[in-house]
Amino acid sequence: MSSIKVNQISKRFGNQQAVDRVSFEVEPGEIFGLLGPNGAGKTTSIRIILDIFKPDSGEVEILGGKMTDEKKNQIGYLPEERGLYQDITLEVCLNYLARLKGLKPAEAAARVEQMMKRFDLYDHRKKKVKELSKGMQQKAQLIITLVHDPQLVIIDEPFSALDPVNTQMVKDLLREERDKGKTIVMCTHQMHQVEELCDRLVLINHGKVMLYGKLSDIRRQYSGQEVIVHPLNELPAQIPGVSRIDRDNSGYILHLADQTTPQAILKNLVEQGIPLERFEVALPTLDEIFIQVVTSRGEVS
Ligand SMILES: Nc1ncnc2c1ncn2[C@@H]1O[C@H](COP(=O)(O)OP(=O)(O)OP(=O)(O)O)[C@@H](O)[C@H]1O
Repeated sequence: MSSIKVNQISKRFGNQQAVDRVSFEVEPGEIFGLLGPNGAGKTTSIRIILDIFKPDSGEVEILGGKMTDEKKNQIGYLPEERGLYQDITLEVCLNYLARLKGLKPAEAAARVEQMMKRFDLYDHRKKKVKELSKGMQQKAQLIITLVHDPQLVIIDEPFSALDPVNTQMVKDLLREERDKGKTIVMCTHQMHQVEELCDRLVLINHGKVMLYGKLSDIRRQYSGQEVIVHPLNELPAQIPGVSRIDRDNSGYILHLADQTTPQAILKNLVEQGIPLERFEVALPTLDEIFIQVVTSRGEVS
């Protein structure tokens, strides 16, 4: 059973087609990236998934069927626009919000204490929320998202305002949740975090699905335009089929001209008798793929 099954959903606001026949599935036990440039339709898609908006057409199944009140309690959502009560202490605020999520008072208190310790906020529990730093407030929001031990977590920019130590702590936590079989959908513009964390992803642009699948397959699909070469000696200044040669730390990156394959370049270098220590097809970064996809149009079915 998929955790989320989105089938051909569309949503229009006036003249704006915010979401256009989007389909994807998210499985239990995976961290799934929901990506796209500003205004692509990610938040609208999430709101449809969470039954905040009705789609104009298409269907969503969540945790095996239609959304219910009971299912809402199995979901943790960290939205883009966040709100915590500012004039009460962190401890009171977290306990209050934990109880709103259905935890009994003693259960809420124990869980909040445990999570404040995990998030390194325990020493700040008597501070008013408005006296907390941006990163601390972000961690408090993450506590609220996870406090009721949800089966499905949907988080928008989980690392915003976090320093590298806290970013690492949150990444470890997300991996732990994934390994326990939880489903995590992550919206972020930080592609290196997606590369590190996500098993699969969907990339939306102008409301349409542009890429969908396993990260490793997507990177392989976009490879082939660059090769990394470490020769024993210098490379010739010109190589047929190579449009540009850049120096890398200990070798070269060859940018291939259109219609040229890495195999053709390798054959040419070998025929020229150039001894090589390393020859490798470079996998593009997700950043490079993202820019390529959103600056040229194309759509997967
Ligand atoms: N309530 C609304 N009323 C009118 N238009 C809306 C509404 N919500 C979203 N839109 C429009 O729909 C499009 C998609 O917006 P959406 O918020 O889903 O994008 P996003 O991918 O989440 O962007 P970002 O990365 O900037 O948060 C945008 O053009 C936006 O202006």
